[in-house]
Amino acid sequence: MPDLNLELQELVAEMEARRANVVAGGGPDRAKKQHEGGKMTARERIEHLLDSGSWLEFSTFTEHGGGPLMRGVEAPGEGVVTGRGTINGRQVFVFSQDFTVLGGSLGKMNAQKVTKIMDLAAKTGCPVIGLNDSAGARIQEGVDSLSGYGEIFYRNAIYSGAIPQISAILGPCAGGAVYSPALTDFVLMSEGTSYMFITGPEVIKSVTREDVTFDELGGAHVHTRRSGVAHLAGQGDEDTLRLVRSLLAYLPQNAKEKPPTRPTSDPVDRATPELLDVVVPDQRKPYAMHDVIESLVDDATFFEIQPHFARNILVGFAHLGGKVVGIVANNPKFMAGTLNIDASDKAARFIRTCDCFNIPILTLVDVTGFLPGVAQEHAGIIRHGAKMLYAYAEATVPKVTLITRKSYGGAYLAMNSRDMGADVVYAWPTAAVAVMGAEGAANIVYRREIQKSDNPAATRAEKIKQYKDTFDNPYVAAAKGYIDDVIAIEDTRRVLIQTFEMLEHKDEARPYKKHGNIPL
Ligand SMILES: CC(C)(COP(=O)(O)OP(=O)(O)OC[C@H]1O[C@@H](n2cnc3c(N)ncnc32)[C@H](O)[C@@H]1OP(=O)(O)O)[C@@H](O)C(=O)NCCC(=O)NCCSC(=O)CC(=O)O
Repeated sequence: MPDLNLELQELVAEMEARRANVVAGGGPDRAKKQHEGGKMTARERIEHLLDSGSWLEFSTFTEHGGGPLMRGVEAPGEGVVTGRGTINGRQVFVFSQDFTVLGGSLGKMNAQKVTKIMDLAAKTGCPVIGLNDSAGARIQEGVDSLSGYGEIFYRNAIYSGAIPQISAILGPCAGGAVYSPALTDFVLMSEGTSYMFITGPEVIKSVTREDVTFDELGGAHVHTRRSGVAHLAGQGDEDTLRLVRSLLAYLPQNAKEKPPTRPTSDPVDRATPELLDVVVPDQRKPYAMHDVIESLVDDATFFEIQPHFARNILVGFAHLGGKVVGIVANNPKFMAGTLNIDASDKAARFIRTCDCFNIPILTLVDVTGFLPGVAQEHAGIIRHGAKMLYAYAEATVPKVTLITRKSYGGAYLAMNSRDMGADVVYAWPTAAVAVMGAEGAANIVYRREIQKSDNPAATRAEKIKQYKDTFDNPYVAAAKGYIDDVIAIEDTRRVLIQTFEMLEHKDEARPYKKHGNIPL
C-alpha cells in the first residue's frame, strides 16, 4: 500500500512547482527589463488594479498551441494572465498580457485564455478589462494567431453594448492587435511607455520614406490629442490603472443595470450664484464651460473623457444628486465652440456609450454652428455631423438640454433640441435661439435695404438691432414650446436634479428593426 499522504504531498508539490513556474513568467531578467523600461509586470498590474485579495486566476496551466516553429519553446502561462477580481467590490474580468513571455505575443491558446474570460464576463454580466503589452501576432504560430485575434475581435463586437469593455495600453500594441482595443468602449494609454499603430516606423520608412519615432507615430500624446484613438492617458502604469478604477465607478456592470450611485453631502438644492459671474450676456465674451459644469455637479467633480481631443466639445461623467450623468457641452473657449468633424465623432460616440449603459445625458448648449470651411466640407462634415443627430435621436436614456447662451442653426438641432428627442429643454435668460447670429442674418435678409440706404452702416446697425431684439433671446422658442422653461441661473442645479429624478423611470420604445444604420 503506498503512503497516501506522501503521494498527495507529491501531487501538491508538483502543482505548486508548476504554478510557481507560470507565476515567474519569462523570469527575473525579463521582469527586470520591464521595470527598467518603466513598466510593471503583468501580475503587478493586476495587483494594482484590483481590490486586495480578490484575484481568482484561470487557465494557469495552459500551454502554447504547438506547430513546427514552437517545438522546444517554453511559454509559461502562454503570455497572458487571466481571471476575475473586484474593483471597489464589483466583479470584473481581466486579461493582462505578459511581455516577458515571448513578448506577450498572441497565439492560439493565448487567445483562448482571453476569450474564456470574455465569455464568462458576458454570461455573468460584468466588465472586461484588457491590459495590453504585446508584440502582436505570434509569428511562429502563423494563421492560428490571426485566428486568435479574430476570436477576440468577434467577441469585442458581439459583447459591445452588453458589458463595458475597457482597454489599457501599457506597452506595444501594434498591427492587428490594435483592433481589439479599438472595438472596446474606452482606450487608456500610459504616457511614454505605450504605443499603438497599424504599421511601425520601419515599414513606414520603407514605404513612404517618412521618418518617425514610435512615440511620434503612436504614443499616448498623439492618440489622446490628434487621432482620438485613446480616451485618456495616465503618467505610467500606476496612474493609468488608477484611471481605469475611476472610470469604472461611472459605469454599470452591464446593459441591464444602472451605474452605481455615489452618496454626497453636496445639497441637491445648492444655489449656484457664482455662475452669474461666469456667463455674462455679452455673446462675444467666451467663458469656461468647465466652470459651469463644476458648479452644477456634485462636489465639483467632472470626469472628463478625451479632454485633449476636439476641445471644442466637452464630454464626460459626473454625478447629480448622487446619480451618474453623461455631459455633452460646447466649449466656447475653443474654436468658439463650433462643431467640426472631430467634435461630432467625439460627441456621437459618447452619446452612444451613455445610451448603451443607461446613463442619462445632460447637454449644455452654447454653439454658433458647424465650422465653415472647404477642408471640413471635403472631409465629410455632413457625414460626421449626422452622427450626432443620429446618436441623440437613437438614445432612449433621459435627455435634458440646457441652452446657456447661443444656439444657432443646424448646431441647435445637433445639440439635442426638443425635436431631436430631448425630454426637457431649459434655457437661461442669457440664451438666444436663432437660425444664425444677428450680423449674418441682417446682411442676408436686409441686403437690398442696406445697399439702397443713404447711410448703409446706420441701416445695417438698425437691422441688426431689430433682428437681435426679435430673436436674440429664449422667449420666441419658449413661446412656441421648443423650450420648456427659462430658468434662473443660480437655481439650475436643483432644477436639473429634480428633472432627472422625474425622468428616472423613462421607458421609450422604438420600432422593430435589426439595428439602425448610423452614418459612419
Ligand atoms: C514589439 C517590439 C518593438 C518590442 O521590442 P523589444 O526590444 O522591447 O523586445 P524584443 O524584440 O526583445 O522582444 C521580446 C521577446 O519577444 C519576442 N517577440 C517579439 N515579437 C514577437 C512576435 N510577434 N512573435 C513571437 N515572438 C515575438 C522576441 O523574440 C523576444 O524574445 P526573447 O525574449 O526570447 O528574446 C519588437 O519585439 C517587435 O517589433 N516585434 C515584432 C512586432 C510585429 O511585427 N508583430 C507582428 C505583428 S503582425 C500582426 O499583428 C498582424 C497584422 O499586422 O495585421
